[in-house]
Amino acid sequence: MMSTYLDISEFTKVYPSPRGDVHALESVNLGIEEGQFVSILGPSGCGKSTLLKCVAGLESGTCGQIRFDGEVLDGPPNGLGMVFQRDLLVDWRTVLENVMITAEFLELDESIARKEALRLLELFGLKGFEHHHPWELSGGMRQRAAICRALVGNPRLLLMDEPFGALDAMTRDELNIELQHIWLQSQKTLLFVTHSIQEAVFLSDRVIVMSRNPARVIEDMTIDLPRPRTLSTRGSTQFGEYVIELQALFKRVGIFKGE
Ligand SMILES: Nc1ncnc2c1ncn2[C@@H]1O[C@H](COP(=O)(O)OP(=O)(O)OP(=O)(O)O)[C@@H](O)[C@H]1O
Repeated sequence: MMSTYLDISEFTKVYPSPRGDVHALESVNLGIEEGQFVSILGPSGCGKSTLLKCVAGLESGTCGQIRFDGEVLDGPPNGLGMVFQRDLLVDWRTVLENVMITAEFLELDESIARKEALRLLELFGLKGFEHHHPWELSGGMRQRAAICRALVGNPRLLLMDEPFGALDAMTRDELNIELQHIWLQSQKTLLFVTHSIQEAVFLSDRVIVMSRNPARVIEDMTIDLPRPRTLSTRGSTQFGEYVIELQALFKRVGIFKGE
C-alpha cells in the first residue's frame, strides 16, 4: 500500500519555559500527497513556524511522529529546501555565490549547479544581477534570490515560511505567479505558511487552518480552481467564495474580530 508522502501524526510540541510550558502544537494530524501545494493559515503564535521547523527536522516533537517518504523523521530529511520570511542572504557574497551556498552544502557538481543557478536566476528575473551583492537589490529581488538558493539543489519538498510577508502587494502578486509557474513545472511538494487568506487560496491545492490554544488543525479545505491561476482568477466568483468561507471560519473561531 502507498503511504502518504508527508505524514504528520498525533504530533505535539511543547516548549518548556520558566513561565510555564508552551503547547505550540497539540495532536496535529496532517497528510500531504506528493506534488501537492498546501498552505497553512492561522493566527499569530498558533504554531505554524514550529510545524515547519519540525517537518524540516530542525526541532523534534514531544509526542507523535512525522514520516517523510516512508521514513520516520529524526533530523533534516534529504531533498529539503527552505525559504524564510527574512531572505538570510549573505551580504559579502554575490547573488550567484549566495545561490551556490546550497550547492556547496550539498556538495553538488560545481559546473552543473552553476548552470542550474544561472537558469533559475534568469527564470526569476535576476539575469544581469548575478554579480551584484544583496544590498544592491530590492526586497522582492532578494527574496527571488533566496528562492533560487532553495531550489538549486532540486528539493523534493519545499518549505516556505511567510516568504512574501515583507513585500509590497504588487511584488507579492508577481512572486505568487512565479512560484506557481515553477511549481507547475516541477511538481514539488510545497508546504507554505502565510497570513494571507487570498494568497493561500490563490496558490494552494489545500488550505489548512490552525487554531490557537490548543494549536490544532481545524479546517482542511480543497481549493478546486483551474490552473494556471492568473491575476484574473482573483476576480472570479469561485475565488471570492473560498475567501469568504475562510473569513467566516476565522470570525467563528475568533481569529478575525472585524465585520
Ligand atoms: N524556541 C522557542 N522556545 C519557547 N517557545 C517558543 C519557541 N519558538 C516558538 N515558541 C512559542 O510557540 C508558540 C508558537 O510559535 P510559532 O512561531 O510556531 O507561531 P506562528 O504561528 O508561526 O506565529 P507567527 O504567525 O506570529 O509567525 C508561540 O507561543 C511561541 O512563543
